[in-house]
Amino acid sequence: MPAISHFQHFKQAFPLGVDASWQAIEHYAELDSSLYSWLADAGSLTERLMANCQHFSVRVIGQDVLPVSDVERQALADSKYFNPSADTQYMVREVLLCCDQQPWVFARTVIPASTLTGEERQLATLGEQPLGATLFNAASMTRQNLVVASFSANSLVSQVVHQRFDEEGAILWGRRSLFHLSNKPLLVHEIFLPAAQAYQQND
Ligand SMILES: C=C(O[C@@H]1C=C(C(=O)O)C=C[C@H]1O)C(=O)O
Repeated sequence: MPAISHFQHFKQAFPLGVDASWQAIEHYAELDSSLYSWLADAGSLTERLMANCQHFSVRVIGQDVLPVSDVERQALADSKYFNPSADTQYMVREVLLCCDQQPWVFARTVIPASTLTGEERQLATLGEQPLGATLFNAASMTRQNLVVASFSANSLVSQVVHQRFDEEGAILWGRRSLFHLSNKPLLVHEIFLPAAQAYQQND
């Protein structure tokens, strides 16, 4: 796990965005088994984080109606229920998932305006409640298209939690999934930050 030299404070950079070259998880079968198990886990990341620390919290970096990248629009267009030409407004939520006050995950969720209707309007007012609690308690929830990417640690983390790394070339790993609630899509990115248990190699 990359050593962290200076932990200062959360820097409210919003929106940070996530620019990556995503690959199917099978492409990374050679990764350390601990890291792979976190990246491939089909369950709620919130629940797994809660099980691995004393105090779990969500720190909202920002939330707003914003333009999204072509890559994100294309990922949402993989949903058979979504029409990118009809839906041009997206709510973007970026948070840090913290374990015992340490940021373990940077998460960015992109929700088309057409998803924020009916029951799903509650997704716009989550605040510091974890999105996972809503997703994994919904009978209509489905998840597909899990893909994985690596990130240069310094470029991402220094913008999010103002940390530096002693190790040159330290990289972080993240995943992206396409969820549906009541057949309405939302795109969730989760990037494991240096403190995450995902980097604790199995003995
Ligand atoms: C999708 C989940 O929700 C988590 C919580 C999020 C939030 O509160 O914004 C975002 C991504 C997830 O890591 C989950 O728990 O698996």
